[in-house]
Amino acid sequence: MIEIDGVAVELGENSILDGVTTAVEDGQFVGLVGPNGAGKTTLLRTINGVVELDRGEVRVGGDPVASLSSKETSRRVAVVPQDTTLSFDFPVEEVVAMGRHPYRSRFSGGGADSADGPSDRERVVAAMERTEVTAFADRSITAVSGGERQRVLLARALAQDTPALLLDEPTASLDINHQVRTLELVRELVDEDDKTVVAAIHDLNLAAHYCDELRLLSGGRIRASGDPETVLAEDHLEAAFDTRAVVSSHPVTGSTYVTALPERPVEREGRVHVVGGGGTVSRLLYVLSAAGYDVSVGALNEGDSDLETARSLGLDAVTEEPFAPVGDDARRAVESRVREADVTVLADVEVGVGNLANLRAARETDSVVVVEERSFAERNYAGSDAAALYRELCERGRVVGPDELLPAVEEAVDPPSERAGPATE
Ligand SMILES: Nc1ncnc2c1ncn2[C@@H]1O[C@H](COP(=O)(O)OP(=O)(O)OP(=O)(O)O)[C@@H](O)[C@H]1O
Repeated sequence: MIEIDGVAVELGENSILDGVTTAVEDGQFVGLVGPNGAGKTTLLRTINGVVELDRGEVRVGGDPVASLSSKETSRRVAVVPQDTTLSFDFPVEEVVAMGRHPYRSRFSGGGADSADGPSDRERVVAAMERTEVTAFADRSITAVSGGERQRVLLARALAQDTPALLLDEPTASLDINHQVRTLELVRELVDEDDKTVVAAIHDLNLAAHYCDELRLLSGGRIRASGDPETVLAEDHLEAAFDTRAVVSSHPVTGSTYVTALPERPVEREGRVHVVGGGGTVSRLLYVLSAAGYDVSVGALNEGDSDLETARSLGLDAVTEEPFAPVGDDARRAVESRVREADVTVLADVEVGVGNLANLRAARETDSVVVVEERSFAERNYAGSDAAALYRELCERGRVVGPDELLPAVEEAVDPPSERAGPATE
């Protein structure tokens, strides 16, 4: 258990943490989120005792950190720092082996090998394997990439074999594959090895997906605390980050999903028609209408959850009977919406006969943005007319990820070539 009790830290003239009280239960993965300079790193540094407190107390395993020797602290808490630059020229394996330092005796000078547990070397090898750094174990730490170095330092922290891990931006320099693998590994350490983890994480969506709980910091205080859904509420985000965001659940993973909106709160000019259904477009509808576009959607069957969303947002929805294929009336209504729209957005739909009429209607325009959350390869394409149409629309339009929707729509509505600019004559 990590307990932070009324902690205040001042550095120079500045108040960095101002009365922070929170606790992390054993076996929990808690994410610290918040804007730059909020105090996340400083809070992590109070837990391993490297920052002096002006007020309050931090306890790890029941004991005040201030009362523990640095060796005792290092047996309870391992740290993966944010700045992973190392200037010394040691082989990767030796850097990982430094994690065993807290167990070395002053007299033996060697490791802490004992008859009843894995040897130091076995722990180092296992830590390197888990973090996938074995392939460059013999290389100098100065000759690996930033992302690889980050994994080496995670291996060093694992070799330290502590009940608690503090991670400062553990995925900051990692590619998308290693971001996910690293956070999956952290999750595994929590679920299977019963580790307690506190991690500063900038990416709110990764934090929401992997953490049990979050603490939202800003201005040196905790503004919200609890499960991701509670903490990542729009009003909390606006207060902490000073930006508007829409919060929904990710259509594939179901995790809380935050989309930051561009700063300009102006009403956007432009009509957007959205094709989707079955829960694929709720977030898109929300994002587009919050951005100020005039949004229509359909055709959607009565009872479709996307229709509920459209109605709650007051959007123009073309509807069809429950479970019925899109009939002629609805198809014509969709066609006219598509023709009137500046851009048609095609969500990550299942490509089946149910959507055939909607896809046909979407052909009425040249301005199509296709939002893909899954790649083609992940889709179950039958050789149907609908699949062929979907492909055609992808080829004709612009295919974007969910976070690129707004810029793509903005560009389609107001292409740079048509924007008023200085006279060129
Ligand atoms: N030694 C120092 N002296 C004075 N101010 C400092 C010192 N170290 C950090 N700060 C300030 O303390 C504040 C909090 O820093 P901290 O690194 O804890 O924030 P953070 O939330 O981790 O930020 P980021 O997300 O940018 O990593 C910042 O405004 C920073 O400039």
